[in-house]
Amino acid sequence: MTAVGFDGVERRGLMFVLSSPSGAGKTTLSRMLIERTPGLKMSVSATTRPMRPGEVDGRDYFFVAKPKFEAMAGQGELLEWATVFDNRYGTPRAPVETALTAGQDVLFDIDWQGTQQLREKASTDVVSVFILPPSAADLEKRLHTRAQDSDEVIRGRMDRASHELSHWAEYDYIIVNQNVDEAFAEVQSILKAERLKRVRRTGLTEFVRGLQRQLEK
Ligand SMILES: Nc1ncnc2c1ncn2[C@@H]1O[C@H](COP(=O)(O)OP(=O)(O)OP(=O)(O)O)[C@@H](O)[C@H]1O
Ligand SMILES: Nc1nc2c(ncn2[C@@H]2O[C@H](COP(=O)(O)O)[C@@H](O)[C@H]2O)c(=O)[nH]1
Repeated sequence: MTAVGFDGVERRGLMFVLSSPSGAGKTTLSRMLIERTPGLKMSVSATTRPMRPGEVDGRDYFFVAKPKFEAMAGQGELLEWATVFDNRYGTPRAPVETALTAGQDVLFDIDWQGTQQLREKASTDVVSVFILPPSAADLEKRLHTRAQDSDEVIRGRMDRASHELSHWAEYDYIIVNQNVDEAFAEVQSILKAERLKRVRRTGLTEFVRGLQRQLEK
């Protein structure tokens, strides 16, 4: 799990997690982060939920039937998994381990249950961000504007939102996504700062020793 920072100092790769009630903006912010952040790879989850219009298998999710999902979970192929809105969602283990080994950080768009499981497995390498909507009315409007779920599904997600919100205090950082560009700048600055954290920068001792050798010549 060693990455090299842009300053050439080795560091441990990190698992950057975004969670929120459905519709608060995780997918939007994740896409912006992936497009604009070198060294960051998206974890593509497996799910049993039906594909939405415009979604692509293998890009947005791996869409699988329930028996296949159960087999993946049973064979230890998932790093974490949970039931969300009556569907199963889980993180395939191999691509995450490959990315971290190759020195990349990994971005997760997962719920609080999955975040708890990742924390149990690798707490020091997990950085978690909870995204809040500015208001309940905004949340509902966003779900309708996205226009990808039926009214019944949207009602179900609004009904679950308060319970999802109740996990906010388990997260390292909290962002209110009012203006998407501002929220993006905030998420980006969290990632930048976390990449510089001393505890992750395993190459610092050697780097500083090298500086000292130069100074003492
Ligand atoms: N700051 C914002 N202002 C207005 N609309 C926004 C903002 N952020 C995101 N949206 C819009 O809200 C809708 C929901 O956003 P998004 O799909 O990113 O939410 P999500 O948290 O990933 O939801 P889910 O958990 O259901 O996948 C989208 O149509 C998106 O374009
Ligand atoms: N624990 C996990 N939660 C996941 C995963 N992939 C997505 N999710 C969460 O599910 C809901 C609903 O997503 P949607 O795409 O159907 O709107 C949302 O909160 C996601 O964060 C996962 O692999 N594990």
